[in-house]
Amino acid sequence: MAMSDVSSQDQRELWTRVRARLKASVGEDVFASWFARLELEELVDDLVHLSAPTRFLCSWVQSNYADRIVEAFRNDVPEAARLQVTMRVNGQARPRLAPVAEVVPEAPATHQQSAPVAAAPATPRLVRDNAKSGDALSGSAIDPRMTFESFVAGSANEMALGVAKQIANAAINNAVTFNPVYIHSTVGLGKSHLLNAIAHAVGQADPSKNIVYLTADHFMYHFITAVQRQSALGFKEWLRRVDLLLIDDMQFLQGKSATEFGHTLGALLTGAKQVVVAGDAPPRDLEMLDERVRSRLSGGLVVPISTFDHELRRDIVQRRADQVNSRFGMQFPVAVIDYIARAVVSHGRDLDGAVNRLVAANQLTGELITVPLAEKTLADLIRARDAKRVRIEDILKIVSRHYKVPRNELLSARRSRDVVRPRQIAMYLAKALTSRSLPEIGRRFGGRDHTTVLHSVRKVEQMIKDDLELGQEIELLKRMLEE
Ligand SMILES: Nc1ncnc2c1ncn2[C@@H]1O[C@H](COP(=O)(O)OP(=O)(O)OP(=O)(O)O)[C@@H](O)[C@H]1O
Repeated sequence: MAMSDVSSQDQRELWTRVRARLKASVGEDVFASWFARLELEELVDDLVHLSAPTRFLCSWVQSNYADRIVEAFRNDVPEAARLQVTMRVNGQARPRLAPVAEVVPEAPATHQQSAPVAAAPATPRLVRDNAKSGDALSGSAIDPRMTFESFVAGSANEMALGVAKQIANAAINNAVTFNPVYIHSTVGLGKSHLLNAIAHAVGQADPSKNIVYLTADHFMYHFITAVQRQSALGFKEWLRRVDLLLIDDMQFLQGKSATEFGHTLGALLTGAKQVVVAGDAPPRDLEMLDERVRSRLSGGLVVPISTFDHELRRDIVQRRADQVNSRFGMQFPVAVIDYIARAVVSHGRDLDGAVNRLVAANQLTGELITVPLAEKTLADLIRARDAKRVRIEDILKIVSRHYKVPRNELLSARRSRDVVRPRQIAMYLAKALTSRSLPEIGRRFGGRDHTTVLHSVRKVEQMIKDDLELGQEIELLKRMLEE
């Protein structure tokens, strides 16, 4: 089959065959962890373009399974040679990225453009770094749209925004104020936005500054390898040159990389270089880091971003609507803006998604943007409001209290029965009540393997079937957590 003439029906069938081949080659568990949420987007020449729902998954699959996936395509598509995995936001994949070194001019806005405005591809650009281009010691791509100007302030984030601006100013003026700074919040509340904004502001003001923005997965898979290939001297030399290090999605760091991060952090702080880290939990809850690193992070400035109130949600939606208006000449009535802010209560990404969907609906059907159109188009985003977000931390707290087992024992390697059972129940609850994947749950439970988590989940499911009383007890725990 030639890549270029694959119809969408053929493409679906091809994807089904490839998935079956992958499942057979990696096994059910690995498949469920890494491949089940991938979608085939398109085939272009020798390139297979897939999408995944999280940045981490994109990077993990790209780094670890590219060869296997390409191989699985080759039976049907002999010319398949390369893989690119991009992130899917609200069911829509980001367009394929241009090679990092290539500077793609921003496409002029036209009325025909049906791609929702805020989901327009970020032109990938490396944060400037004196490292040779293509060198893995340079950073991850920053998103040029995430600037201080495009960040909407409200009571949930004003402290984090204030600190971010101070850091940017201090870095521009070669001063160090708070160091390290740690910004934390649950998903989609603007951590990456602030990190990108700092990088952007410093880079614009002083092009000679060496700024490195790294997502934790980049740190793990590229940076560490590069460090290992360098001599100790080379690495020290590199550290000396960094003025500002920004590390995003800290929660994904694990294993050796977490230790390596500890060394890097220590060395940079000793050299008084500015370090800013973002993660989804306060430093004390980052179990993969050793105590010394955790206390170093806690000892710096720790700033939370809290959940958005109605006013902030409305201001963010209003800002997006203004952008749509100026680019597409499309009016968002005040009632629709207010409706989105009231109905979509989750986070920034969903607010973006809501506006994008309405734009897309309007472009595809020609229907005016009204509250009824919003109700119809955003039904699933609104349903998400009813499901309370349960955190693994809450599960550990409630299980520990209920079974009188200290939290650190739940995370420990102890195998006595009085610890094993509550631990298994906690893992089961984490799978049932959060959207975390098995590997993520394993990491949060003292660095266990995802197969251990799967085993616990199955075991508890069986116990619930066999033991009515236990079933009721677990139901009760679930209700406590969801209240
Ligand atoms: N205060 C804000 N003003 C404008 N846009 C915002 C704001 N907060 C979040 N957003 C937007 O919401 C989306 C998600 O934000 P971002 O990626 O920064 O979240 P995050 O906290 O890093 O999430 P994650 O934990 O998933 O990495 C982005 O498009 C971002 O620009």
